[in-house]
Amino acid sequence: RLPPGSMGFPLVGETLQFFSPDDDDSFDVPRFVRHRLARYGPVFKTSLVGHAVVVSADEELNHMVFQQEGQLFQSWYPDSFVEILGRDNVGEQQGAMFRYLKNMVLRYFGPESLRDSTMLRDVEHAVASSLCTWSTLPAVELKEAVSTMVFDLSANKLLGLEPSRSKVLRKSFFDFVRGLISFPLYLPGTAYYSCMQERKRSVLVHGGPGGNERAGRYGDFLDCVVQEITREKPLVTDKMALDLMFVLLFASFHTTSLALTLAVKLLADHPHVLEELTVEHETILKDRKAGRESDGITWTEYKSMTFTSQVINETVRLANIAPGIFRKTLKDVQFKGYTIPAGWGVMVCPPAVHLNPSIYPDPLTFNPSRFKDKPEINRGSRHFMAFGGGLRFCVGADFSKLQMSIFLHFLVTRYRWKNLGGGKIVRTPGLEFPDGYHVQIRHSD
Ligand code: HEM
Repeated sequence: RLPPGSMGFPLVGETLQFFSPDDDDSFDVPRFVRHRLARYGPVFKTSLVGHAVVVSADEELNHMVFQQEGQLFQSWYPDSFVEILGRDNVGEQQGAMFRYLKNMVLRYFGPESLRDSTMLRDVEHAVASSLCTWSTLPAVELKEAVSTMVFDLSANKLLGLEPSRSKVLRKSFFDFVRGLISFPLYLPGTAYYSCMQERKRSVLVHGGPGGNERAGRYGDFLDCVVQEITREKPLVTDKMALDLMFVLLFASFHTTSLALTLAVKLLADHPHVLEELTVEHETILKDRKAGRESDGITWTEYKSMTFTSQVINETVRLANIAPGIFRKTLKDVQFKGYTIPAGWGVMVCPPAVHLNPSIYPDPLTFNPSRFKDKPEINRGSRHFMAFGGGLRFCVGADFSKLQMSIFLHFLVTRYRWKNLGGGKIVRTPGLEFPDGYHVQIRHSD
């Protein structure tokens, strides 16, 4: 007995309805899912991009999907997506190889590394200089500006590129996000690949013979990658390494910049939240020992930003940047009297959880305090999956939160801003700002 639902037209299934934009400027569950949940209940079948898919808004099924990774379910994204991200990207890796790559990333972007490396300082520098530049301009389109800032920082941390050199790469990534469909056109000889080759070559040339000698030269993630692929018996192939770098660059800038732009807009729309946030950051500055101002934010100060963390959680709950998390079944899965056949896709639907009024009362309201005293959700839970869940929980969550917190710190303590237009959101079903978000930023003194 299959779950209820319609498979739509032959071949295209319900793909067109799934991607048709919801332009009602609301955070609500995408219309496609909302209507079917009302009609069929929390688990229904459909057909997307040529695949039979079961959509889940069911807490227990979601939990099972995250917990049974590699047993009953495995990561699966539609072919078109995989072609773009690379057949050997981390999302396509399973079992031991997946864990190996994940740990490689966490050694660089995980919380210990963020605390012990120069990351805090580098993020601070990027944020302070961007805001300073923007405050001299008559107007800033915030989504584009924040994307540029986050991209340049990521390109620096991943590939050691200076902003002046990441421009070409940035352009092709921005184009990529603008039209996922047209992106394959950029693949042969993309700026990214030539850039990677050039960077790899230069590391090899400067590092001289002997893999380990090269490590640590630039202090970027590519150092770790080069160290891996030049081992005597490398586990990681060149292709895996390229695909990993590509995915990291993509996953790091698009997500964080959307969340940050939305956070700024939500703060502008909710002055009492902005005030509480400002008090938290002003207090940090006040409590700082005299003479320490020039040293910048410390890790302890960062960890004391509890309301900021609630603002970020509430922003990503409403943003639902990942409108669907995809898996496929490895065997027939029995669930509440239904069978999900082996090989079918399963889409966990975070918006249906994050906007469920029995979990989050008054779910469309921006209310960061609802996350007060809930630090456990920082690693994801049944009710909070903005960064995924289980084995594949986002490896960049800590890096992303660090960037957002430091940005908000500088924004609220040094600047004020006013809305000049835009800020409307649309879901396709990913979050977009079709008219941008135009603001004027000025130094607050
Ligand atoms: C607001 C910011 C972010 C959001 C909302 C977000 C969301 C997510 C989600 C929902 C997943 C789970 C995907 C799945 O289970 O299939 C995920 C995985 C992942 N994220 Fe993020 N992410 C963010 C920032 C970042 C950053 C900054 C990086 C890179 C440094 C990153 C890199 C990755 C990678 C590599 C995966 C793993 C894919 C896998 O395990 O197959 N993310 N992210």
